[in-house]
Amino acid sequence: MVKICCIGAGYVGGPTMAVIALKCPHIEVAVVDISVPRINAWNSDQLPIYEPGLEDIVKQCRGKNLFFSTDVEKHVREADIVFVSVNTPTKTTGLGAGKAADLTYWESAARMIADVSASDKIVVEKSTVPVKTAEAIEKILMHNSKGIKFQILSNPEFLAEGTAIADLFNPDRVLIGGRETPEGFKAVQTLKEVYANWVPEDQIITTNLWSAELSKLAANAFLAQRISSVNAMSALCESTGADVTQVAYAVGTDSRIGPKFLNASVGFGGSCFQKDILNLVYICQCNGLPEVAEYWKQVIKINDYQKNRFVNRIVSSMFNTVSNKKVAILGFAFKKDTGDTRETPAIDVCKGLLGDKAQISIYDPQVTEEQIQRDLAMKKFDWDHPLHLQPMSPTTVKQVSVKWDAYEATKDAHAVCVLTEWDEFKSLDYQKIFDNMQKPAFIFDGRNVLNVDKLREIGFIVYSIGKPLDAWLKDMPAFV
Ligand SMILES: NC(=O)c1ccc[n+]([C@@H]2O[C@H](COP(=O)([O-])OP(=O)(O)OC[C@H]3O[C@@H](n4cnc5c(N)ncnc54)[C@H](O)[C@@H]3O)[C@@H](O)[C@H]2O)c1
Ligand SMILES: O=c1ccn([C@@H]2O[C@H](COP(=O)(O)OP(=O)(O)O[C@H]3O[C@H](CO)[C@@H](O)[C@H](O)[C@H]3O)[C@@H](O)[C@H]2O)c(=O)[nH]1
Repeated sequence: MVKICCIGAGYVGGPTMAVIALKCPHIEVAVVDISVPRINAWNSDQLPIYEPGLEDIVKQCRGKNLFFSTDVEKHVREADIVFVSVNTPTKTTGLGAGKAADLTYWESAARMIADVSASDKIVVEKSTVPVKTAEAIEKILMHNSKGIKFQILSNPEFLAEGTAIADLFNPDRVLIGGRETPEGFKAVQTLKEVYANWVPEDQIITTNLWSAELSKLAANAFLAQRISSVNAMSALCESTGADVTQVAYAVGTDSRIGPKFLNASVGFGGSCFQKDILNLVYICQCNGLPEVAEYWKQVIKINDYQKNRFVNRIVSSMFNTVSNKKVAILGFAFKKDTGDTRETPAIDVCKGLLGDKAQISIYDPQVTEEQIQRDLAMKKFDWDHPLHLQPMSPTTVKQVSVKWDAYEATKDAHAVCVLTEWDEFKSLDYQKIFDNMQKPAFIFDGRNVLNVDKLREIGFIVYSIGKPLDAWLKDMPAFV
């Protein structure tokens, strides 16, 4: 029986391996991690991550051909194929701080693989890594290998959170990069055969190592660029009376452009886009390409601008101060159908409002109070380290309360901000919410999910990203 081991039982390692186990009953899959609580959770009824459809698959396969364990060395030693899906955070100190990928976890995984292996292995980069990482990994593995042969493959993951299982069942493509040698081709073929159990062969793309590594960074940069492009247009729409939804529709019907990923928003979040673009910018700088680096940096700058613009719009609309005013936040996750808050725009918006001394009341159907408090106290980029290595803050932000009900969160509030597009926010009783709020009652829709006309009929002053402005907002002082 072929044995697969995946190092890193996170948002990628967990779902990806669960789907491989489901689709390949003849393969034994072990997912290992240094985090004991995480592995305990994978072995319990309360999985460590929320992802539609995941629980069913784990229940079907766990204990049969899918195992979760902290015995990292044993499972690596026994495996034929070792996936590495560990954290690749942004460096916070030293050379490349604030941009470059910190490969500490990757390097320690590679050293451990070299130390414990007693047979030849295929080592698969599943984490998103800088282009040319495989070369460094090869050196570490070969240097310590005691004659054991390793083949490195790059097999970046393209799943999006909230739709991870659907994405893994039906990927647009699977990408495998390997060395262009007979051994490299053989390793690529071995991994291809795993995916071919459910992915049509013509959707399995094979390339050289560097193309596969770079394609992952490029794909995320292109996706994020679309959002920054439509968000840049949203600012112009507000100044001119155009409606960003109509503009995006008109633009997206051009078959060369396509309709997806053109929703204007308070900004993109998530663990990947910002990190991967910063990484790309750093690689361009290191390769003597400052113009290319600047080009991609602008995608992040517009994203930061969009989040700031949103906060400024709230404050300027409410008589230029939110000091001691209750502002309700509906949605804290970085997108709907996930409890993940990594780089969520809600963190920046809340911090901006707290900077202006607002009292904040938050409701999100999937995010706990503990998580929200941690996020608001944590330093930039600290979230991307294994849980037990993240600095714990003993303080909680006192001006922040977390509720388990949207009506409770919005009671007596001066303003409501929608920061995640959860479906349930569309069907709330906004008349009831209006009746229980301070007047004038404001709604700031950072996701364009609410029915603006209906809300205005009820009596709200409404701001919706990139939409023609309320007369009230037009008359408020300009902001930068
Ligand atoms: N989250 C996504 O949607 C997504 C999608 C595609 C690619 N990626 C990339 O995949 C990688 C993993 O992302 P994630 O979201 O799954 O991260 P994660 O933080 O959820 O999981 C990483 C896990 O690796 C474990 N780990 C770290 N070092 C280890 C070691 N030496 N030995 C054993 N376990 C170790 C951590 O404890 C953690 O549980 C990153 O490079 C990320 O950029 C993420
Ligand atoms: O039109 C859009 C689409 C998305 N977003 C926002 O963009 C962020 C990222 O969304 P999404 O890409 O759906 O989720 P991720 O899970 O971050 O997935 C991205 O990042 C992963 C990690 O690399 C990749 O594997 C995926 O292909 C890539 O879509 C979220 O805050 C969304 O709300 C918008 O604002 N407007």
